[in-house]
Amino acid sequence: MLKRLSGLDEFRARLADAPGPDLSARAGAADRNRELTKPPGALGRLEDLAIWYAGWRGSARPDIRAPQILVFAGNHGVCARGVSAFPPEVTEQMVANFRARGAAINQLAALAGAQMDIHALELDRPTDDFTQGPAMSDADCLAALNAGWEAVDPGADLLVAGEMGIGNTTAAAAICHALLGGEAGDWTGRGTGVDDAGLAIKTRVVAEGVARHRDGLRDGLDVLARLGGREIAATAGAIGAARQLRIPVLLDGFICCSAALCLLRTEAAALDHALAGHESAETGHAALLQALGKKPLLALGLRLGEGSGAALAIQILRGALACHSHMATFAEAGVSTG
Ligand SMILES: Cc1cc2ncn([C@H]3O[C@H](COP(=O)(O)O)[C@@H](O)[C@H]3O)c2cc1C
Ligand SMILES: O=C(O)c1cccnc1
Repeated sequence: MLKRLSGLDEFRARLADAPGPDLSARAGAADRNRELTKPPGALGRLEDLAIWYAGWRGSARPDIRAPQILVFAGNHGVCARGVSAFPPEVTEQMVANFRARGAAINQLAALAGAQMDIHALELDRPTDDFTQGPAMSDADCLAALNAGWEAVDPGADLLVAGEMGIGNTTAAAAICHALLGGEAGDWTGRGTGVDDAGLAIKTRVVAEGVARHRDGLRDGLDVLARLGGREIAATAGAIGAARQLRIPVLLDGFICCSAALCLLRTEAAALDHALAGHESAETGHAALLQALGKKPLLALGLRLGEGSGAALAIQILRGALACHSHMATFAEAGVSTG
């Protein structure tokens, strides 16, 4: 486990001095890729994925044996404004469902053979309504970041960070609007399924929140504290910790990517160890992925969160590595080169 962060500035420093990939492992993987029994480039993007993963793991011929899925849960004061189709109690009820293995992510985690850890973050103490003041104090934001930072298993070889938090598509939309501009409506979607009236309220709430905090936002971490939520901050902490440990990350949907955006807008290279697992159907996710510079591995119309799209994408990455690390070379198989 990584040592607890002492403050948001220490987190900023750790993002700034984070390790890069192992360039010799990456070059070794690129060499191996050229020798495998297939026409050059015939495995398309799978080839790039394998070389990318090899660099981060420091091995020219790696496998994924120990994926970890983290699910962070938090509650949101902004729910009082009527921004979700479901009541806030559902956050805690779904945590119980995760623990009883009844949720979608449990099934996908089991299929991936992934370790799944659930972290409920002070559910009885929702964040404050960000239209009235900061969602979190710096101290609360740091505590949530640390929950994510300490949750990453140093023995994991791939990380997926999922979330559960009724109201969190509103927080994520506010983060995007604050950091990427445009209109509030560009980033505000139906989440769990608000109707047209609910969507209008939600869009107004996002606009109000961003207008209230526009001054005094230095970087992505300020936005995270003022407009985010505990599970979003924990996701940011986990992505940052994975980087320290050279554990590659598959990003999930709109909420997870809003946490990632806060990191990117704090340190430009902060997401080099992360890929986009999928493109969610939630409004704004496609544009958010563009802003992150990430092309999704899957686009299946999911709009669930929990880490579900990224959990599915584990198998794509595994497919890339199965071919890369276990195919025969032309020399081994006695196949003539072109
Ligand atoms: C039963 C249920 C299971 C979920 N699993 C993920 N979410 C997703 O929906 C929530 C965000 O949508 P909004 O901002 O509209 O509240 C988050 O908890 C997210 O993880 C769920 C939502 C529900 C209702
Ligand atoms: O894309 C997501 O993460 C998402 C979308 C809708 C509801 N909850 C999560």
